[in-house]
Amino acid sequence: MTDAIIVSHLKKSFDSLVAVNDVSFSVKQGTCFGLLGPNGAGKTTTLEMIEGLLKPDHGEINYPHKPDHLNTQEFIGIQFQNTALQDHITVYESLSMFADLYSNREHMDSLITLCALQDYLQQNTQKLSGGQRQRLLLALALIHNPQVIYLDEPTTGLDPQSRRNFWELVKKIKSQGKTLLLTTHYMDEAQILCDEIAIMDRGTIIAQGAPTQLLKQHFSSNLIRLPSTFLDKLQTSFKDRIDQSQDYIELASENVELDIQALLRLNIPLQDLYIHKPNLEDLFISLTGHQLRG
Ligand SMILES: Nc1ncnc2c1ncn2[C@@H]1O[C@H](COP(=O)(O)OP(=O)(O)OP(=O)(O)O)[C@@H](O)[C@H]1O
Repeated sequence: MTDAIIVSHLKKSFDSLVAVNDVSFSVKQGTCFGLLGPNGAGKTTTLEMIEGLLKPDHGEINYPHKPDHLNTQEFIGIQFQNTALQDHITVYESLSMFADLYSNREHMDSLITLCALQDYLQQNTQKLSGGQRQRLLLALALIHNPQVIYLDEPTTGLDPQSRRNFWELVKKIKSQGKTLLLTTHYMDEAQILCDEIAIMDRGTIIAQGAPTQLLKQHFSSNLIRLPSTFLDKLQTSFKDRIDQSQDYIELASENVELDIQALLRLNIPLQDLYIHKPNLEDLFISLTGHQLRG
């Protein structure tokens, strides 16, 4: 697989605030890459520089497969975090208007089906639900058949079912061989959709790779979660394996059976105990010492 997007040494400051500090990564063709991080990490600033909407102080973006006859804006499609849709027009009129901008109505029918908009074509765009609106915005981003698509926090504010529907849509677009780059602060979204991720915190990338590979690299054990009221009891036997950066305790466990027996010997009740495999959220906390959402 060859690179579809190459981002090199991006930097951006706003007065004294360094929002993005030397960010580099590349995205393989036909894959989905996720930029993850908490609010203010620098995801949107990075994305806006890549999209050509914000001038970097330093660094560059290259598209090795962009044909010479296309300019960058014709080669990429962008779904913004907040797009203002024109008042008093229908979904169909909105799609037609965007298609006419590119003198290209060729993809409208297939996009309507892909984005499941067929039942809402005559609906006023202001009356769409959150999920329907996001699907319309994605269809508008795809109207000129771009090969690289940028999605800025596409499922923020959606209900769980709409988020899942949107994920299915993203998977279908990827299966067409297109390259996607999305920002999100939902770790489950990244784990499900992304072939590779970069976790950002305070303007820099603190970890990068395939989600499963990153988890393997950083965790060799399961985690046993317990209420923090048991901290004193756990200190003696498990001192080196407990983490209390939350309002609960996480115990790293290589052998869950043995650890449960030890907890029972300490008279710790099991009903409040939760055993789980570490996920990207745990990785973020272990890398930064703070939670993803404040
Ligand atoms: N135009 C601007 N002027 C001044 N500061 C800005 C500007 N845009 C972003 N920032 C600051 O830069 C930092 C990074 O912001 P950015 O929006 O890139 O973060 P983010 O990771 O996308 O966060 P969110 O998840 O909330 O969108 C923040 O501290 C933000 O306040």
